[in-house]
Amino acid sequence: MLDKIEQLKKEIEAVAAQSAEEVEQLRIKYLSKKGEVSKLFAEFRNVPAEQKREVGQAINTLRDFAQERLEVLRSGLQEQKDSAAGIDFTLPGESMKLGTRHPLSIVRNEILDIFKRLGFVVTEGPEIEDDWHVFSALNFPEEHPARDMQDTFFIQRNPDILLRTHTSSVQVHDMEEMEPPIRTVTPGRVFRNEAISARAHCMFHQIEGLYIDENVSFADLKQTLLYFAQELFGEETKIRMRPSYFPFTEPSAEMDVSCSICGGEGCNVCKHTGWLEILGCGMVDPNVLESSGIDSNKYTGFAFGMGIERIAMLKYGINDLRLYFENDVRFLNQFK
Ligand SMILES: Cc1ccc(OCc2nc(C(=O)N[C@H]3CCS(=O)(=O)C3)cs2)cc1
Repeated sequence: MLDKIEQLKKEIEAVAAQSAEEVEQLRIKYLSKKGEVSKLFAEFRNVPAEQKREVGQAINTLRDFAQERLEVLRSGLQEQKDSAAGIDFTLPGESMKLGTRHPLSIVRNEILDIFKRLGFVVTEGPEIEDDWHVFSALNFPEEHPARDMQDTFFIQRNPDILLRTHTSSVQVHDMEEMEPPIRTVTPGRVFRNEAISARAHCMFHQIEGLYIDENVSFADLKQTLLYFAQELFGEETKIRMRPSYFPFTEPSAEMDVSCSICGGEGCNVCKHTGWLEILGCGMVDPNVLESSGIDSNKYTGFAFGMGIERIAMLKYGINDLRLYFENDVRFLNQFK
């Protein structure tokens, strides 16, 4: 019987097939219920006991060999079919196209990480707000021009519901809900109805920060912002504060950093001043603290605000705001 098994193995080794039908014929001949292998199993009962182990293993091996051989014939036919269809399997695979994070997201995350390292908590809030959180609680007088339709998108009037013009509104919620010490940084979209301005873009991105505690001083503000500027633009970066005015801070200042392009020598980016304005800041006006129920005799605080588009422009030399929202992959792909 072992000779018959060996002979069948040689026969199967030599079989070929030019079509799926021929493979099926071979399967029926060797592996079906009436096939050659089944016949061997039928004869197996006549094999002498002392040979049963060897013969049984030989039949199982022959069956596995026949199955593998038929599988090789099938896949060979598939490859012929594919190559006939022009598929070349030797080509390298399609590389996975990886996306890239938007430059505004990269800069936002970098700025938030710096303040998180200082113990600030990230807070967010609604883009549709009431005029209390956007204006009144922030010490804007009733007749302030920012409240006009020229600067603000109103959804309804009386009561005024509007699109927030800064993320300070979220920090008013934070002051209403949190007990000092308060250390929050708040990223988000803000909306300005500035059809008349050269910017002519109605939405941009901001990050604002707020620190309220006992004995917070302007020196704390300067030190915090110096650390932030050097972390973001490099350790050689210098800062300077210029007096300014905002309804919600007193004193107020605008902060410049030494130009990271020319190191302060003067170039066309910094308009040959050596300085670049990056944010506004100041000590929180006591009226603002009191409006949100914080005792201004016990607590003081500082705050700052910056536009992310501007910071990203300084970091990456992006000189056209439209690039941020046109989603041109030739632009976005550069931020791998
Ligand atoms: C409760 C509270 C109190 C005070 C606050 O002051 C946030 C501040 N923002 C600025 C500022 O100059 N912001 C602008 C920079 C460029 S921008 O994106 O157009 C907005 C100065 S102080 C915030 C919250």
